[in-house]
Order: sequence, then structure tokens, then C-alpha cells
Amino acid sequence: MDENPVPLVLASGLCRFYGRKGVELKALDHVDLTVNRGDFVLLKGRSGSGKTTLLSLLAGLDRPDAGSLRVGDYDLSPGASPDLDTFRRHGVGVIFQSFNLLPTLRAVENVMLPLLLAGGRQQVAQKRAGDLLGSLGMGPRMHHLPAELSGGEMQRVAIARALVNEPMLLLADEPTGNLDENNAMAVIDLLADLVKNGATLVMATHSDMADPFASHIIHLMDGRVSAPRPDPSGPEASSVKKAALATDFPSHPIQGKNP
Ligand SMILES: Nc1ncnc2c1ncn2[C@@H]1O[C@H](COP(=O)(O)OP(=O)(O)OP(=O)(O)O)[C@@H](O)[C@H]1O
Repeated sequence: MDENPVPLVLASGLCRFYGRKGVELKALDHVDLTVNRGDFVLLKGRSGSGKTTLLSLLAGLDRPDAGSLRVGDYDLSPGASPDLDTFRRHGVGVIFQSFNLLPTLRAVENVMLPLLLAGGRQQVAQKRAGDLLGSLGMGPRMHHLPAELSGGEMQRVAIARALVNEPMLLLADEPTGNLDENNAMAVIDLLADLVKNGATLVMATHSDMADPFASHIIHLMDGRVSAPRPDPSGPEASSVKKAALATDFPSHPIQGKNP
């Protein structure tokens, strides 16, 4: 149990609206969220409930229309002028459902890319990317092209790429969505291990596989944080109980409520 939680993400009244005034679609509607260092937060909710929108704001890939948002030392609130290049390069690592690997680059080159873009030296980048892939069980496959890898292996490469600049926050958008059950479970285990070793992860998913590992589960509905599903005997409820009982994760309450 973490007695002194350190907030990493502080969002208050976060809104993202699409469309013209008067006919707005409220993709996010006054969401409050606190993520502390070491948390493993799951974002759940039906398709269109706002999970990707929230992750995009946390990643600095999109900006909120209202509310306030801080990730580490970066103020991503409307009207603020954060150094988004630096934030995207060093603040966050993003893992996508479709891996987003460059097909003409070998696994190790895909992982080196963020380091080289950040001005790192080729030799240093190669060593670090190789070490990281090795630690994720991808050592023997590091010189393969993405097309020569399985889905699970491609996602490991993408996870290594997300980690290579040592971001303070990891974000994953349905990272197991393109994987079979075995590979999906392996990826969840890997992500859970990263959290145990100090990473902070916010992950959007439709699956219940990661529930036992999560420190918090946030349910979104129509852009708002909603109460969890009511069925107390449902599979998700028992998983949430397991998460609450887990001792590896902080058990402080997360704020995830609408005004
Ligand atoms: N660029 C955009 N322009 C207009 N509407 C958008 C845009 N991006 C998302 N939306 C809308 O915002 C709402 C939230 O979308 P979002 O992608 O965040 O949902 P989601 O929960 O991630 O869904 P899924 O589980 O299907 O990925 C949806 O109604 C979607 O159609």
C-alpha cells in the first residue's frame, strides 16, 4: 500500500467537444481524474464512451476544450502553452491497438527511432533498444521486420518503443485488441510487470483480462465517469474485488467523478 501517493495526472472538469456550437458532441464531459505514480488505471466503457479521447488528451495528441489537465510538470490545460514536442517525446509513451510499427524498419530500429529523434547517438540508441528488447523476451527477434513477427511480438516491440525514452506515463489504447487470447494475456502480464517495477499505466480496454491487475477501474459512459456496472456477482465485480485486495498496488481512492 502506498501511504504517500504522488499525483502524476490531475484532471478536473475535463471537456472535449466536437462539432459546432449548439450541436456539440460531448466526447468528454467534465471528467475529473487523478492518477498517482505506480497506478495501473483501466478505462472501460462502451464504444464511443470517450476512452480514446481521454487518452489522446493525456498523451498531448489533442487538447481539451475546458477544464484543467496536468501531467507531471506539464500543464496541458486550455490556454496553456506546454512544450508539446518534449512532452510527447519524454513525458508519455503510447501503445496502440494496431502497433503502429514502421514496416520497413527492423524491430530494433523501430525501438531506436524515438531515441534518435530525441537527438541520441546511433550506437547508444542501438545498445539501449537491443537491451530493452532483450528484457522483453525479444532478443532473438530484434533484427526481424514487423511483417516477420507475430502480433504478440509486434506489440512487445511497440511496448519497447513506448518505454525507450523512459516516459513518466505509459498510455495504452486497447493494446490486446488485435491479439489472440494467449498473446493478449502475455501482453497484460508484461504490462502488469512494468507497473510492479515502477511504471504508471493508463489503459483503455473492452476486455476484462487486466482487471485483476488494475489498481483502479474507471467506467466512462457518454463522455462522463459513471458508476461501475451494478451486478455485484458479475465477473467484473469479482475482478474489482481482487484488485482491491491486491497488495502490490496502492489502495488510495481515485477521483473519477462528474460534478
Ligand atoms: N475527431 C472527431 N470528430 C468528431 N467526433 C469524434 C472525433 N473523435 C471522436 N469522436 C466522437 O467522440 C466520441 C468518443 O469517441 P472515442 O473514440 O473517444 O470513444 P471510445 O470509447 O474510445 O470508443 P472505442 O471503444 O470504439 O474505441 C464518439 O462519439 C466519437 O464518434
